[in-house]
Amino acid sequence: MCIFCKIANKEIPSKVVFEDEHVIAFHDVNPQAPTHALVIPKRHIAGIAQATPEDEAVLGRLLLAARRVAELTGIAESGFRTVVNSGANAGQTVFHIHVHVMGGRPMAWPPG
Ligand SMILES: CCNC(=O)OC[C@H]1O[C@@H](n2cnc3c(=O)[nH]c(N)nc32)[C@H](O)[C@@H]1O
Repeated sequence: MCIFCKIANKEIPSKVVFEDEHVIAFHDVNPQAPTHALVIPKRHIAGIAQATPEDEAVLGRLLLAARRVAELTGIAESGFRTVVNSGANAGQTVFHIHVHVMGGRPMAWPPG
């Protein structure tokens, strides 16, 4: 089973920020900003490149959960970066779709 599926069903521990029936958000184990959390659907979707019209609702839930994570972690006002990496060139290393929610410092643009 994929590592994020294990986190979603609490088989391995994580620092949960927010959870509901469909999504779970938890702090990244290797934070790249003062706040760095991940929002994932509980149902396994490998990435945007594998998403289908049936995933439409949960994809929307991910971004609304990102807003909630930003508010809960205190970065909504100052600003936050939401990133979804798709495939090898993007640096995706866990093939269970996840939205990075990062903030607490100014973010550079363009991303590297
Ligand atoms: C370029 C990033 N591309 C990507 O695919 O991000 C995957 C993200 O998931 C993070 N991560 C991996 N394993 C775990 C884990 O067991 N627990 C937690 N809490 N985070 C994890 C990793 O640090 C990375 O930021």
